[in-house]
Amino acid sequence: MIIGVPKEIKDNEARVGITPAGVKTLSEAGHKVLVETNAGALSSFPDEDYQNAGAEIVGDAGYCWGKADMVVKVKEPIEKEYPYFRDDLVLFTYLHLAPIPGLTNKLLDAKVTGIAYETVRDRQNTLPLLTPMSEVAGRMSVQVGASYLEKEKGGRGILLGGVPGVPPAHVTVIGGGVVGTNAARIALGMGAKVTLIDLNLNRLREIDDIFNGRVYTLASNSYNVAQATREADLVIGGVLIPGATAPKIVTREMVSRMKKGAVIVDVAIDQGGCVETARPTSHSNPSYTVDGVVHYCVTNMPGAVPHTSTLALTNATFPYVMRIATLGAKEALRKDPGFAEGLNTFAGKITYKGVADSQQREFTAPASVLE
Ligand SMILES: NC(=O)C1=CN([C@@H]2O[C@H](COP(=O)(O)OP(=O)(O)OC[C@H]3O[C@@H](n4cnc5c(N)ncnc54)[C@H](O)[C@@H]3O)[C@@H](O)[C@H]2O)C=CC1
Ligand SMILES: CC(=O)C(=O)O
Repeated sequence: MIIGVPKEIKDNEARVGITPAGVKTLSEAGHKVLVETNAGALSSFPDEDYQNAGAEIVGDAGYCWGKADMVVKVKEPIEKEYPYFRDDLVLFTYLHLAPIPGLTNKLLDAKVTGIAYETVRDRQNTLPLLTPMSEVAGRMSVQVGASYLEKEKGGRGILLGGVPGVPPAHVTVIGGGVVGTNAARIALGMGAKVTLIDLNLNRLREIDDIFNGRVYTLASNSYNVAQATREADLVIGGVLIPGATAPKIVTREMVSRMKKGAVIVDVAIDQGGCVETARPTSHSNPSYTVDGVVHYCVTNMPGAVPHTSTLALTNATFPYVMRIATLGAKEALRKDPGFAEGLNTFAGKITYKGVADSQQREFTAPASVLE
């Protein structure tokens, strides 16, 4: 199989879809890998390392996409990449289609086989290709939030951990999954007072256990969310309904009642955001203010720490890349129902229910198209 690894062109996205280690394994198995010039440079993988691992370095993104049977990326394609779509292309990457109908239409029109990292399931029913980046973004959310709480960045000028004689900041984490747990861990480590809200009571029990009762847990309902956001200096949004548009847990009215200079980091923004006033931002223009509350809503937070993130992401994605290369996409998906959950678009049909429901469109079960 010919595998294309283009350079990411989303704003300040410095990760890359395959490392030189992956190229070596693919090449040794007889596959050809085309890597666009400088695709890995910002993740500390120069072209030379790819070349030594067996890749062909190509200067033209169109050539990289056009010659490849499968393109392996990190982020969802942006408009400049839409002309590369075609019906015999397998695209393996984050897609986040639910809040992006424009991209969905383009993939459907071109009949691309679109396999989304974020909806692949493993045997434990977790999301193995989302987890590593949620770990990164969850940890980052607290350091970013702490920085925006500084006066110069528009925040209320509060030090997360406080000092002897002065209380720490109050961090409210909404969603106790991978993002939320990692955020809580870092916030606690920095000395903040942490409240975590989730709908799943069993998850709250686990959180209580993991943190030995040092995190205050709250069941998710609008009363509790209103109170916890009002008290918070920093709110971190990490809610997910896999593949679907995120529910708006924090309403505009709740934001208007928050402290002036408080900060919201809506990590769930890649799925549309769980805060009503959140809109997608980029690393070059990451924040804005609504009702005196600073909002940070970058859709590709891990792109800011590409060395760590590329390694963490590809550790998880590469075994799936290898399976597609070995078996072909259809057979690889057919053999593993959890992997088949990653199939979001196929032959002009939406094959992930969360995407179809979010866009109120027809859903086609992956099993029926993979026969
Ligand atoms: N902006 C960025 O750069 C990045 C964004 N993300 C996003 O962060 C979000 C969270 O991801 P994970 O933590 O991996 O998901 P997860 O599935 O591990 O956790 C989500 C949690 O939300 C909870 N939840 C669902 N509905 C809720 C409600 N109404 N109220 C409170 N909690 C509720 C679930 O019970 C679950 O514990 C996703 O949208 C993911 O794509 C992840 C990595 C990077
Ligand atoms: C998950 C995601 O959106 C990211 O890593 O950029």
